[in-house]
Formats: sequence, C-alpha cells, structure tokens
Amino acid sequence: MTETANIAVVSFDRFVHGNDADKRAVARELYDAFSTVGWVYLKDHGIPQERVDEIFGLAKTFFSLPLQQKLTWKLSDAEVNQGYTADGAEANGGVDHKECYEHRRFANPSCPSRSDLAGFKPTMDDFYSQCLTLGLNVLKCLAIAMDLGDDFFDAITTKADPQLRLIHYPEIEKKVVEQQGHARIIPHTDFGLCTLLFQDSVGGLEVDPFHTGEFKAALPIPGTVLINIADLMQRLTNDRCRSTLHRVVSPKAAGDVLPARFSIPFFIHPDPEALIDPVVKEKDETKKYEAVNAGEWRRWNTARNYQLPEVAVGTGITAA
Ligand SMILES: O=C(O)CCC(=O)C(=O)O
Ligand SMILES: [Fe+2]
Repeated sequence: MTETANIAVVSFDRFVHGNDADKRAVARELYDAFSTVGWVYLKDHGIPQERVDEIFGLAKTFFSLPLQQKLTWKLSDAEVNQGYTADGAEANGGVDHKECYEHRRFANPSCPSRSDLAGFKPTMDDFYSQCLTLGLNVLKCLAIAMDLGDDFFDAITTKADPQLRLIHYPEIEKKVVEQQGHARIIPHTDFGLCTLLFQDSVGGLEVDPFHTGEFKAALPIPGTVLINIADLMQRLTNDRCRSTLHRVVSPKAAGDVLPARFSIPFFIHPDPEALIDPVVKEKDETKKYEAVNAGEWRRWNTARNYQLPEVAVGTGITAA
C-alpha cells in the first residue's frame, strides 16, 4: 500500500475574511507547506463545490464527444496553447494515458461554440475567473510570508494568462498503465508559478517531495483544492519554495480495470514579459538560477511537452 503524503490541510477563510494578523497566519501556513512538501490542501477556498462539480460534469460531457469532433479543436500552437490534446499526444520521456482541453483567459480560438456545446465557454470563463482570483490570493500569501511587499506579484500578473485544463484519464486496463515508462501522467514538475488542482474521488495522484523516487499518495479530500509550487516559483524564491515531482498512477483499487478519472488543474504563469530573477534575502546568499523571461520559459516548456516544432528553435533555456 502506497503511503499517504504528509500534506497540510489549510483553511483559506481567515485569509479572505480575517484581519491582517489572520492573513499573515494563513500566509505562514501556506509558506510552511510550500517550503517543505511543496503542496497544500486548501479548504474554504471560496469556489463553491457545486461549481466545481459542474465543471467536472462539463469535462465529462466534452470528452464523451466523438474523437473526430474533439480534434476540430486540436491544440497545435505552443504560443496559443489552447484547445484539445488527444491521448498520447503530450509526452515528455514516457507515455501518458490521458486527453486534455486547455482554456485561456484572453483568446480561445479552439473552444466549442454555443451550438457545439451549449454553456461550455461561458461556464469555463466564469470558473476561470474564480480560479484566477484564488490563485492571485495564494500568490499574495507568498508575498506576505516572504516579506516581499504584499503586492509583489501584482506587478508581474497584470496580464497573467493561466491555463485552465480539463483532464480525462480514460478507463484503462491496469496492466497497460502499469508497464514500465507508462502512467496516467508520468513524473514531472509543473513549470509555471503554482498550480491549483481539483481532483475527483478516484485517486492515483502521487508526489515525491524529496525526489528520491519514494512517491506518496495525495489522496482526494472532498471540498479541497490542492495547490503545488511549480518551477518558476522555485527559481524566483531561490529554492525556498519547492517544485516537486508528481505523477498519476493506478490507485490501489481492486480489479483489472481502472475507472476513468477526471482532474482540473489551473496553471498560473506570470506576464510573458516578466523577468523571473531569484530573490535573495540573506547577506551572503547567492542566486541559484539565472534570470529567465517568463514568456520564453513558457513557450519552450510547452513546446517540449507537446514535441511541437518550436522546440527545434530552442531558447537556450534549460529545464529546471
Ligand atoms: O491529474 C492530476 O491529478 C495531476 C495532473 C498534473 O499533474 C498536470 O496536469 O500537470
Ligand atoms: Fe502536474
């Protein structure tokens, strides 16, 4: 039996409704989690469960459309990074068994129209803004906890265009997903600032906080959203906050077939022109990373994940 990861459950209520001291206390709890395991379960986060359930329902409806129709919304440009990705098309050193749809803030050229799927776009847009508000508040917590000035992240997120992703891991035989090099999603770190992650009740998400190969289960906890630090935040905080490996594998359930699983990550990225330069706070502290341009970083990592042509061009950035 896979051990359960030691991830704190933090209530966000005191941040949203509390006074300055309450806000500081929540910020501290988040920082403690982000600087150790790199993950936290947030409850009382302000996005109603009915809304989250509605988005899971929408994902189910979208992915049950015929493949040929879903391919009319195919994601094909790393710069736009929006639309549908079929099972097997996103891989980075292994084989994932999943299909995805990405939704963005400003432009969604590859999105089902009202006649394709009534209510899809407005509901996704609305959920997107709720996730953005929550995500920016989480960034504010980090700014507070690290004494960067409460508005530190505001300056680099004025045009932030995160990626709201719907993921469907189809029902699959365990022996397929348990082959060497295969997973529902292979071990990786996320590459933006941080990620909000809603998961259904199926399970299978595992994290490896110390990159020792000892993956531990991040079990679904109803009513919470998981938040994890991603590579750009690790760079920006000069390794104070930790971007940790995670994957989705077979949950230890009985039977030969894994049930379908759905999850909804929201990947937060800074403005494309932002320069992400490590913050040093101690007298003799040295920067562990070179400054990188956030837009180039995102394009390069996206192209690499999808093996799109942009990767051939390269940017000189090496992966964290
Ligand atoms: O499905 C999950 O629980 C994790 C998804 C994930 O890690 C990702 O899309 O980067
Ligand atoms: Fe991830």
